[in-house]
This record gives sequence, structure tokens and C-alpha cells, in this order.
Amino acid sequence: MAVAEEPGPGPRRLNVNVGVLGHIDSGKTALARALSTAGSTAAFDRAPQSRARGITLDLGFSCLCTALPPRLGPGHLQFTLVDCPGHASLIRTIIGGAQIIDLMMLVIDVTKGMQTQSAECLVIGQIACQKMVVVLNKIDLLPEGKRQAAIEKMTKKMQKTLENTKFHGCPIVAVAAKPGGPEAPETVNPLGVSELIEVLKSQAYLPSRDPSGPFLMAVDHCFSIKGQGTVMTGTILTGSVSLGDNVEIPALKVSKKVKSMQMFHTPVTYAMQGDRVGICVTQFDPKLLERGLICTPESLQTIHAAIISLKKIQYFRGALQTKAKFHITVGHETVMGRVMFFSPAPADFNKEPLDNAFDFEKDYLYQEEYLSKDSKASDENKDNDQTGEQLPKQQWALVEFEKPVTCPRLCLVIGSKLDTDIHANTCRLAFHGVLLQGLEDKNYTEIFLPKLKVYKLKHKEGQVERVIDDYSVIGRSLFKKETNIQIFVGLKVKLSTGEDGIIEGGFGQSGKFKIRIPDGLKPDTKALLTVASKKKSRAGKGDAAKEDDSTKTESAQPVAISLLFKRYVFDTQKKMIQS
Ligand SMILES: Nc1nc2c(ncn2[C@@H]2O[C@H](COP(=O)(O)OP(=O)(O)OP(=O)(O)O)[C@@H](O)[C@H]2O)c(=O)[nH]1
Ligand SMILES: [Mg+2]
Repeated sequence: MAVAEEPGPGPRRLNVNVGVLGHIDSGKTALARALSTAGSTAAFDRAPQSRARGITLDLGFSCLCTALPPRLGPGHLQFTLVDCPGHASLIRTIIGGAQIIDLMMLVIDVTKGMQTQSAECLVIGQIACQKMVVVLNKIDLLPEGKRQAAIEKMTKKMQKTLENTKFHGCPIVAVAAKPGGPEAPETVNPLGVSELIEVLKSQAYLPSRDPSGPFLMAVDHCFSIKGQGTVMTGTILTGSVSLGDNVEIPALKVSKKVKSMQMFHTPVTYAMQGDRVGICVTQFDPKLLERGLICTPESLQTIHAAIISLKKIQYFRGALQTKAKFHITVGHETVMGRVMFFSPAPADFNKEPLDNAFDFEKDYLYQEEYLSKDSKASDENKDNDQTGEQLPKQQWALVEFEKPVTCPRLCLVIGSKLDTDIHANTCRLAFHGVLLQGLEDKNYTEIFLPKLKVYKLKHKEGQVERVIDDYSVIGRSLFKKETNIQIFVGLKVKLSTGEDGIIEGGFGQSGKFKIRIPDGLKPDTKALLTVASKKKSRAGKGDAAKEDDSTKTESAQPVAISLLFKRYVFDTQKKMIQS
């Protein structure tokens, strides 16, 4: 989605949604105001709709109309400015705003440079936006003699900050949206705004638009027009809509017929992805909906849990741990959720990622935490695992929500720790990803999770206690005294000397057990064990009780037994599986 273009004859009209994001008090609203004032020529219609939309301006939507840049041909270009809040507590709103914009303006107070929420906005931009322009605001606060030098210094600093982001080399423009600050009279002209408009025009790009798939629209304002009905204005996120279609307001579980539509104050019969439209329906109280989604009936899912593919956000300090709770933004909603991370099974570590589906046929490896360069688990992998040198190309999480959420399929997911102290100067955004599978059934733990083949690798170590004959030994220290050894009967074990064995059953009362060695013990192993047994019995002389106490004589036995099996996390029977 990028630029909306009105279909049909007449001069070309394009819409670009421009987000205004940045740290609190950096001057976003002042900038949106300065831009829209500069753009409000006679072309700015004074129709009742537009006056009704005047309320929208205060809510953060305003508009700047200009001519199309020559490379896009003759016609009109409309920038819809989406003024986002800056306060840390409103980050959910910011994430929602970022998902409807084509171009982001990151507003920086030139006297302060990057601040905590500037950095968070930059992270959100990298996840949700294609293009960015950095605006250094409040240059009037720089002493005139040193102004140019200070701007250049901050410009360099910003270039460095952006170096390793997808926005490296993006335009950086210096302005004063409201020279003199709040007390300055309205007549004081902003600085640098016409240059900024030229830069915005240079960044406007032609749409890659796709009318397929269900219709989904982010509504930013809803109002009634006497004698007409209720108008919902917003940006079409996916699909298309035609006159007469039914659209659902999922939050209210009602459907309404599209009675009329307008784009750029002109009636239209059809609109698609990227378009900014007003949709008129009847018999709907505008007070019931302020912001929200409307869509093709029943195209959204309401889910209790989800499987997502995810990536850690590199600026997030600390590990992403299984069982931890995060604020999870799913599409345009945010709820608490608990996560369980898993990776490909080692054999699939280098498989190319599957971006928009989840393969239920495959086995996956449970992870205590998301594997990243600095995670503990990946250190362990490096030692134990041949494949562990590098990280898997894709990782997933099962997310279980505290309450159900309504969202589109394959929507954006962002996990954050919003309970972090907002003065802590740290990035609260932890991971981002794509929702691959939503679990709509309330009983998903019984119905669905057993199909999810995530396993844990279990490893138990014990020792050979003594030899019975060439084909059997007694083992110990593998099980606790109270363990029911019966369930382990038939499992394969390996001796540290190389022989394969099979657990045959318990032996005595103290967790000891008998192992059959189908190919027989090697002579060397037998010798080793016989010598060790003799030594042990000599050491134990005169203290019969000691010999039975398996834990105290551990070091005396040179041959170890290892038992390796997998167990699926959601297998209710807790079966132990060996390959
Ligand atoms: N001196 C000076 N002050 C400015 C400029 N732009 C904005 N301000 C002042 O900075 C303060 C914050 O401006 P806003 O536009 O409300 O900032 P904001 O980024 O929208 O703030 P939030 O929406 O709360 O995050 C106000 O007092 C503005 O008058 C500027 O260019 N120069
Ligand atoms: Mg503001």
C-alpha cells in the first residue's frame, strides 16, 4: 500500500498518508498545523463534509493539498497528516497510526537530539513503514550565529544513528514549526516548511496496490450528515469496497450497506487499498464508533491464542523468555499475552523461512528463550550442537492472550514491555512478527495444541553399577528411587564405552535397573567394570550399608549410561520418543 489514486477520468489525484511521529513535545502537532496551513489554499473545500472533518483535524488528521510532482504527471497530491501522540503511555496508538502510513516524519527537537520515544518511533517505523523523513524542529531556539553549524552537527549525528537502519541516507530537514514557542503570535511564520513540503513531494511514490483479499479499513472519524446518514472516514488497508457492499463493524458485531462513498469530496462507486474514503451508511449512531476497523463481514478472526513468526528487536535489552508476559499488539489491538518460544528442529536450522504459513507437519524444538546472538541458550547450543554455530533463520512463538482479540489474518504483531518505567530510557519494544495461525476455539489447549509438535529434548545420565554377564549390566543413578521404571522399559540407552543397550526393568528398590546389551559388552568394558567393582568392594569393606548407597560411590564407576529422548510439550500422554 502506498499512494491512493482516484480511478476514472479527470485529473489525477493521489493521496499519501504521512505519519508525524516523535518524542513528546518535539513539536509534532505544531508541525502538522504549520504544514496543513501552508497547504490549505482555495483548493481546500469548504463543503459540509470537510467542516465536519474539521473535528478530525483536532484528533490528529489533517491535510495538505499540493500539485503532483512532474515525475508523477499532472494532477493533485494530497498528504493526509497523521499526527501521532508522543507520550510514552500512548505507544499503542502510535503503533496503530504507523500501520496506516506510507511515509513517516520523525520529528526531533534539534536542541535535544534523539530521545527515548524518538528511538521507539524509529523502531516502529522500521517495522511498519517504507520511507522516512527526519525533521529537526525548533531551530529558532539555536542562537542565530551558531544555527547553521548546530544543524549540521545534529544532521551528522542523525545520519550516524540511521546508518544501520533501513532508513539510512533518508532526507533530513531543519524547520521551526512554531518559532518562539507557545507564546509567539499566530502571525509568526514557520521556518523551513516550504522546503519540507518539497522533500515530502520528492518522497511520494506510486502505489503498489492490490484490490484482492477481504476489505479492511482503519476508520479515524465517524460523523452524521443530516438527511444522508453516517459517514466513516479512513484509510483502506486491504482489499476493495463497492457501492452496495455490506461492511461489518466487528467491534459492535453489526453489518451495514454502503450507501454512498466519497474520495476527495467526489462521489465514487469503488475504492481500494491505499485510498482515503468516506463511506456513508444509514441507521448507525456515529457515537458508537470513533476509531476502529470495518471490514468484509466475518473476515476478521477473534482468537484466544496464536502462532507467530517473530524476530527480536535488537535494541531491546534482556532476554525474551518462555512463559514471560508481554503486551502484544495484534493488528490494531493490544492485550497481555504469555509466550512460548520454539525454533526449527536442528536438522531444519538452515531452512529458508516460511513467511506466511505455518507447517504443522514438522517437528519444532522448544526453547527456554528466544535464540539470539546474546542469549544464554544459543551459547549452550554452540557447545553441544553441531548446527549451533549459527542461529536458525526463523523462530516462532505460541502466544496465549489474556482475553480474545479480533484481528485480520497474517497481521503485524509487536510484543512490548509497556510496564517498564517510562523514565528508564530503554526500548520497550521487544519483538515483532507476523501472525501465522490464530486459534479461534476457546478450548484450543485441548483441541488444537496437541497438533503442535514442539518437543523438548530430555537427557538423563547414570552409571553402570556392575556386570551381570556379557549381555547385561545393572545401572543406577538414572532414576530417582520413587520413579516408576516400568514406563522406561524398552527405551534405548548408550554406554560411554560405546555399547547400545535397552532398559529391561527395575532392579531392587533403590532406582537401580537392568540393561540388556544385545551385541554384548566389549572385552575392554568388561575389564574396566570388573576392576572398578573390585576396588569398590574393597573400599566398602566393613561397611555394608555404604555399598547400597548409590550416590556416595558414584565416582568409583567409570562407565556412564546416557538416556536421550524427546517428549512433545503438548502430548497429554507424555510419551517418550526415541529415533
Ligand atoms: N520555540 C519553538 N517552540 C516550538 C516549536 N514547535 C513547537 N514548539 C513548542 O513546543 C511545545 C510542544 O509542541 P507540540 O506541537 O504540542 O508537541 P508534540 O510533539 O505534538 O507533543 P505531544 O503530542 O504531546 O507529544 C509547544 O509549546 C510548542 O509551542 C518551534 O519550532 N520552536
Ligand atoms: Mg501533539
